Amino acid sequence: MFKSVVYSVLAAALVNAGTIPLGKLADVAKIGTQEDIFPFLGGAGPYFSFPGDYGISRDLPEGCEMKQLHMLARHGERYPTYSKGATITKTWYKLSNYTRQFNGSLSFLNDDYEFFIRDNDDLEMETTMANSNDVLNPYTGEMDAKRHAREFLAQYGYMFENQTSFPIFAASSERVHDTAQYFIDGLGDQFNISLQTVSEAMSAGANTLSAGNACPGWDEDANDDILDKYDTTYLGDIAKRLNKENKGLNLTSSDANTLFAWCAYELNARGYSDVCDIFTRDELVHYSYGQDLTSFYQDGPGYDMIRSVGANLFNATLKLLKQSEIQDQKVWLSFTHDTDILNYLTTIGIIDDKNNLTADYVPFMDNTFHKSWYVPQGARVYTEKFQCSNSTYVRYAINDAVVPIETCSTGPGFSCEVNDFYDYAEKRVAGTDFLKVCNVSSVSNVTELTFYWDWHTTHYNDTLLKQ
Ligand SMILES: Cc1ncc(C[n+]2csc(CCOP(=O)(O)OP(=O)(O)O)c2C)c(N)n1
Repeated sequence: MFKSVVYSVLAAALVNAGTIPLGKLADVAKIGTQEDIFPFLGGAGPYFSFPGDYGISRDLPEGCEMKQLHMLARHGERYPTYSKGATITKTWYKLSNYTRQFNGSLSFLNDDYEFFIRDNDDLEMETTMANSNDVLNPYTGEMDAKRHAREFLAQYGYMFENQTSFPIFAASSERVHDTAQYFIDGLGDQFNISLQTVSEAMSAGANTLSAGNACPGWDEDANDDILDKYDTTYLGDIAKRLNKENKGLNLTSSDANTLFAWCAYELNARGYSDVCDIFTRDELVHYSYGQDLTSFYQDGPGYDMIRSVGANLFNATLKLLKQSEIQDQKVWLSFTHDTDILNYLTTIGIIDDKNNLTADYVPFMDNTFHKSWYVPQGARVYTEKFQCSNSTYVRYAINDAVVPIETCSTGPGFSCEVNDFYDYAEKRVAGTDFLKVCNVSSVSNVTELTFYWDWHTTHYNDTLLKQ
């Protein structure tokens, strides 16, 4: 008796510490079987490499020397935000209050299903080994960042031969900071890294990795006249199908929409999701394009102010590139949010801005913008500046693929000759005005991004935010 009490106290202590996952065994047969669904989830699901890889080698072209390297990465796989978590929980209550046996694709709910949000403290946070629903979940934000760090070393480790002390910059969202810390852990203890947590509060103004947060001028609804036209009949069809299979269940179109997010975040937290199997392929394509459309008109080329928002960070990276000869530091690593990366890519011009996406139908020939390809959880954008003989070049790699600048790619490895690149960049930022367009002065008097240059003296250590 005494022994069993001791054991249960011990077990409770270990569970609280989050170290020993007690409970159901891992579902080995299911984990890893749903990766083909990741690209349809609007970037909310686990990381995958850019599917539009043109076949260009990631290797440094023959005879060239890397002069400077930047990385801008998204945090890793996470639980839903507070607001999305509340929405998913509402749909879960509807299902969990259903008193009959489930039929059809909801039958899995008959089998002892455990809702994947077990603790509201997990909301907004990375998924980790400790907080996963399944002991073998391979898609945690923690593991993604550590694996990324190892791959990063395999690819660019030579850049650290003469530089073992350096900073890594993270926006002050807790999940972003935690991802940077997992990445640092993954790099290993041969480095002396100082993690600089740069405020993403509105008051940070221009000195931020998350310009979107310092942009009161940004209006989520600015292009709703276009977005409202997108046909969402498929959501009603899903709800009808599930209600027909399960008499008395009253799912709405909005519940159907929520199920896609449930699928994505459950994959991050458990490693598989039976909810993902509710949808037909057509429905996944409809949903996925809806995500592309929204993102294009809220944070991409479809919203005219975005070029200005992305210019805040793009201008800073241009300044670093131009200083490569005088900067001792060769590698600049930063972590932020998906929207900030999309804003940055929009200013660079790496997302097609010649064709505005249509809301009238799902386009195939005219759509190269797939949100999930650019910003899955754990997304990573590299800027490489390298010298070959007497010339220097710049190119971008997104999620393991070289993605050339459409009008400037005649250099080795489809890179852009550096002076051509600076001319190109000047045109991209011409007419942009982050401070004015965003009305930054209404929330902050900080008008310049300085953290890459003054981190030695300022030491950024901002309060972490769950946002
Ligand atoms: C230009 C711009 N300003 C403000 C916003 C408002 N906004 C919505 S989400 C978000 C931060 C990103 O949050 P989330 O979608 O949860 O991305 P994640 O942290 O998962 O990368 C911001 C700043 C925006 N999307 N775009």
